Amino acid sequence: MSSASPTRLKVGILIVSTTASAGITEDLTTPLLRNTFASANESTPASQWVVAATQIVKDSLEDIQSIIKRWTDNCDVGERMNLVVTSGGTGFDESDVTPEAVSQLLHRQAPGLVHAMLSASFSITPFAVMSRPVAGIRNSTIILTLPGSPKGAVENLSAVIKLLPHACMQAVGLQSSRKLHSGGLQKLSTDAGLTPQSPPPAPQQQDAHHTTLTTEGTTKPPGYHSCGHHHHHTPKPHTNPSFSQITQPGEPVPSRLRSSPWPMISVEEAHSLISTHTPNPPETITLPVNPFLIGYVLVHDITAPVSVPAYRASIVDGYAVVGSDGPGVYPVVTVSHAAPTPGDKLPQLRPGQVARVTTGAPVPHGATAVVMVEDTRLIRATEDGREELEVEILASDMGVEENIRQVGSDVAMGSVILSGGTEITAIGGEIGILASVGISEVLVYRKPVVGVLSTGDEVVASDRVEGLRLGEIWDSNRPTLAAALRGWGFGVVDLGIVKDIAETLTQTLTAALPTVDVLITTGGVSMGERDLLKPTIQHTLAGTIHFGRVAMKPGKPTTFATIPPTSPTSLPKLMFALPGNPASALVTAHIFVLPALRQLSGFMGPRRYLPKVKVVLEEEVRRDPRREYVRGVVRWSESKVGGGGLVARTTGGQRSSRVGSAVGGNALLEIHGLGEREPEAEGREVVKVGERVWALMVGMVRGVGWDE
Ligand SMILES: Nc1nc2c(c(=O)[nH]1)N[C@H]1C(S)=C(S)[C@@H](COP(=O)(O)OP(=O)(O)OC[C@H]3O[C@@H](n4cnc5c(N)ncnc54)[C@H](O)[C@@H]3O)O[C@H]1N2
Ligand code: MOO
Ligand SMILES: [Mg+2]
Repeated sequence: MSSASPTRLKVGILIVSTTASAGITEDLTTPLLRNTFASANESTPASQWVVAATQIVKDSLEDIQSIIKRWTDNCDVGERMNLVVTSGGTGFDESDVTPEAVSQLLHRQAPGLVHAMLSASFSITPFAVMSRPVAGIRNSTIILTLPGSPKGAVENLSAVIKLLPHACMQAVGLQSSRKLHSGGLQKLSTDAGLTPQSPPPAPQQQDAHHTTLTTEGTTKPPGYHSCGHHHHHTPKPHTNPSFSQITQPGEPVPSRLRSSPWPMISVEEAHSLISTHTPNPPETITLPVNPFLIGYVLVHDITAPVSVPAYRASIVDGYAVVGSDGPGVYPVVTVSHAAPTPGDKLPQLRPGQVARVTTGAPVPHGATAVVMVEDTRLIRATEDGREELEVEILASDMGVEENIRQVGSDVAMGSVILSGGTEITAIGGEIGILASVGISEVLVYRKPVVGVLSTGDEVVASDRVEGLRLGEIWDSNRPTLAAALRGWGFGVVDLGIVKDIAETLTQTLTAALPTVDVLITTGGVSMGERDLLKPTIQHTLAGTIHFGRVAMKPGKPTTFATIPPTSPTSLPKLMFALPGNPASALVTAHIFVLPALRQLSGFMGPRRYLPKVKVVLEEEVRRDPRREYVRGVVRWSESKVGGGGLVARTTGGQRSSRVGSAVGGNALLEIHGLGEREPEAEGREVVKVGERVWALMVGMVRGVGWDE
């Protein structure tokens, strides 16, 4: 990279002072701040501050905001400031409104800068607590509020000025934090916002159409800005110049982004964005009670329309008796089978008589107990030997209603047998109870239909007759995901494979979206010049990307977006653009897609997620900086490690290209990353044998003897 020309960083200085703006007092702060920037330039030759604009305004929220917007929202990225510092209006006086004015404009907060400024000035004067600084980023500009006193302003700025060049570069997407921490400034000659030696051509800037950055819960790349054109409600392809300039297909590769513009969020934040942007179950349908009902969720409580049993039924095969008769020989006067009773009339039993009954048969009127056949003896039969005439009851002390199921004792008529929100499982219990009360159809939430699309010029369907050429690979993601979806009980639309050509991708996605509720793609979401998914979602499909990077391994570039509805009556479509690496695609499908699909199907709360259990590691695992979902095998162990309980080992090599890491696994072992600041992970590079970790179960636990 060339080191000939330094990076120029443009600064706007905004003095907030009603008296200075009216010319009543002199502004002494601007010259001091200029000096501070000038002396900083001496120690950082690679980056040079240029005070490009100065202004004095009165303590007015509107005035402050209008200047800052002018300096941060310019459509021409080259015209924007990299840094805006304000001075004044940060105190406790009623007229002090600078923090409020600035806060409202920030797209992202930078509390670290605030902390640094406050602690620096607090070490000089306790009055530092009387300042209310704020700091953050609007579009790609960093904004700091300095105190009004010239001395305080300089002290505050000096506390952070060394870090600001890096921060400014990151804010325009030109320097990763990794590079920053490993030290060393990067010199850039072409850029997306740093003043320009020769800015790259920015096609489509003229007619660029932007959404404002007010959508809550939406993370936008730092390069995003609003230019005052407001987004109309009809979705229309829009471009985001500072981003598209670099990532639009056809753009010269040298002007590519060299650090991802997508904030790296945590798995938990990703889950929360997914749940926020996933609509509630869109529709309900009435379905028959049969095995195809498995996996559906009931909309309402179901009450029993009848009692089970509907009549007093015998629990055993034997003889219905009048309990007060006691042991002795009795005539067998009638028979009751578990069968429809002719004329729907129960026989009547009198004292001194018994009736032969079978298990489940209606018990005659007058009987108060049933004696098991084992507790009787035959005394006399008919001459042909085909019928009993008399039996001896041997049992004494028959309890009242012994061996008789009372009406409604299994299911009471009118009681709730299944509550709304219950999943019909493959265990059979739910189907069974519905059937037991004669319910043959129920209202459930419709399940989403999911489309699966592989992307990539190299990707070839495995049924192609012709073998692979150099650079080609068989498509494993599409069959893998289709299998997982089928296993979870969702209908899959196979959308095939699409090449890394922007127009083809757009056409395929546009045609596919109306046919599905959720669209899953794999590949094309990282930093490669043919990684087209993110720009296509944003620019062409007018979608909103809610996140584009997650601090996890595998699955870092996982992308989640919603595509606006095409008609007023339809819902937004969910789109998961999963990474192309096979293990990444499969793991992120389990971690992110499954909960969304379950939410759409009516599952609530934690039941949307994979079940989580604690297991004892049988194998040492090395910690990554990112949270890792290690494919593993969880099984019951009698005594080996941990003294009996669930233990886990890995499936072997965990590289995200290795599709085999999912073979034979039944769990994702959640290993906290070194960067997560979890107390148990902090500074501990290895998770040792015998330590307990969470396992997210994706399959059945291996039972005793399975592995022997
Ligand atoms: N400069 C950087 N490069 C990469 C980064 C990064 O942060 N900076 N992230 C890496 C990570 S992590 C992942 S994961 C991958 C994600 O890549 P993409 O989602 O862009 O996917 P592709 O580039 O299209 O493919 C990646 C890999 O997967 C293979 N692949 C793609 N589709 C399929 C399929 N249907 N079946 C089987 N295998 C597939 C493809 O051939 C590639 O080998 O990016 C890293 N790069
Ligand atoms: O996130 Mo990637 O999936 O580590 O390989
Ligand atoms: Mg890629």
